Amino acid sequence: MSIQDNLTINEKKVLLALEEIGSAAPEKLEEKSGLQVDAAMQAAFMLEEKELVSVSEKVLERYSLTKEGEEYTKNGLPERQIIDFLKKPTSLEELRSHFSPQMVGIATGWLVKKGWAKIENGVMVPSGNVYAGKDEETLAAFTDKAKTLEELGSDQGTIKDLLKRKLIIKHEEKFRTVSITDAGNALAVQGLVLEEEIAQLTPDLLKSGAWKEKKFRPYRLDITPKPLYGAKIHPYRRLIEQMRQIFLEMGFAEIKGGIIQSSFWNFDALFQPQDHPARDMQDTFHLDSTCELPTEYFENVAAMHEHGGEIDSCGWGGIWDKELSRRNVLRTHTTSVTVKYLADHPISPVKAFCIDRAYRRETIDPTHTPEFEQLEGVVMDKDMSFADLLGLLAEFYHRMGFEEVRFRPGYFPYTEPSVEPEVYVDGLGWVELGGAGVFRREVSEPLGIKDPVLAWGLGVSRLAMLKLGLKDLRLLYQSDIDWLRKSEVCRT
Ligand SMILES: N[C@@H](Cc1ccccc1)C(=O)O
Repeated sequence: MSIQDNLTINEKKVLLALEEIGSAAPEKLEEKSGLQVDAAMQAAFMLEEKELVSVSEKVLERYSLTKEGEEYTKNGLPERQIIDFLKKPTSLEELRSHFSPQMVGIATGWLVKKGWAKIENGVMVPSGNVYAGKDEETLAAFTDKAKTLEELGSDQGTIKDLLKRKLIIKHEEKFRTVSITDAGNALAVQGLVLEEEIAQLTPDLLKSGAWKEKKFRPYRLDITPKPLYGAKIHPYRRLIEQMRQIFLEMGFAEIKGGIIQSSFWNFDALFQPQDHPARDMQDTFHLDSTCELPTEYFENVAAMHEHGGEIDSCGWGGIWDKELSRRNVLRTHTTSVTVKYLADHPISPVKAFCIDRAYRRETIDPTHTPEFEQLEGVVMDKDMSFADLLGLLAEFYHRMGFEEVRFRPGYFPYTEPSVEPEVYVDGLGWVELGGAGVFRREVSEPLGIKDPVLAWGLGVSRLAMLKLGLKDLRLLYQSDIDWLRKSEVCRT
């Protein structure tokens, strides 16, 4: 295909106009090409891509007076008005009563800076050395029209001061010049055929048969079009939705709870001893606020911690501190939500899950963020067993696409037995994905729960990392536009 074939009729018109005059401003191009200025410039940019013309841009800076600037141009700058008045040393107080305190305030700094006067013990003393400043000359050079620095006969420093004093404002105007290149010229002198071309076939053209007489703009198959990125759901959201869907399909109810929890629900109700390291400042975001303890449970919980309550347990010993339990924290796990839900719904059966954010004082690195999501769940029913728990979790991971699942013994103060589920990922091996277990009697008894409770808290972001093939967890939270654009739209 020749270069000529590849030009639209507008591009040809612009090229022919420029062949004559070499280069032109947009208005001139409009006049010479017979096109509207927008169409002419659009064609010019397309010609620029083909290197047949070049478009240069110059920014012209002009200045005009502000209201305040106009006033001072007429009456003199505050420092000029005051120095003209100042025949002898005069107290600032007197000056303030003669002029406004505000004006004396503005003028003083400049009088001193310009060396026109000194302040001594609250008295302004004229130096006798007063000159017409460049700023005053510049202000005097203004008329109604905005002017350039050259037109004002000014300099950068003075303009900067006047801008800072808000006496003038800057206007920027862009000027474009379109110039024909050698290649453009060479093409134009060969002569260009101005023939109307059709870029789109319309039903009318088809029906009337007029298409037979028309010339069609050929397609360019050698140019890669710019990629188009459609809108889509954030990949992390999509995975969270998938996990939610799996639990809903398995007959679970979704529950929600507060981000702020009392230490009571976050730790004590879960039989975490009050000196447990997880409760340290380094691990938990403690808040200044406190809350009231639930009267129906806290005494039972206290007794359980101190001596094992009414069951065959010896508790943690020591004195359980009520005040410590009242302190609010940002929930360190969503187990605080499920345990409270169970306390409110102690009658079997219960199948509930919560997929939400938890907070821990972590140093941010590729595998840790202080905010992260957990997938928490509980099943309470008669005769529920540890085997049911393992089966249920394996089923969840299978549905998420992990074929191999195994459970390693784990430890949590609130479950016995406890496990850590792991999935097998090619290239990574076994990856740990959270914790699970059967609630201890020390947890269920004080809350009035009689039946066994299976519980788990799974790492959602870790799972998302595996599913999305990420090495850095932070990508999930950063909204990196490049990554978002390239991430797949559908399930992986
Ligand atoms: N809360 C635990 C997970 C867990 C939940 C429920 C039972 C056992 C373990 C964690 O955040 O790691």
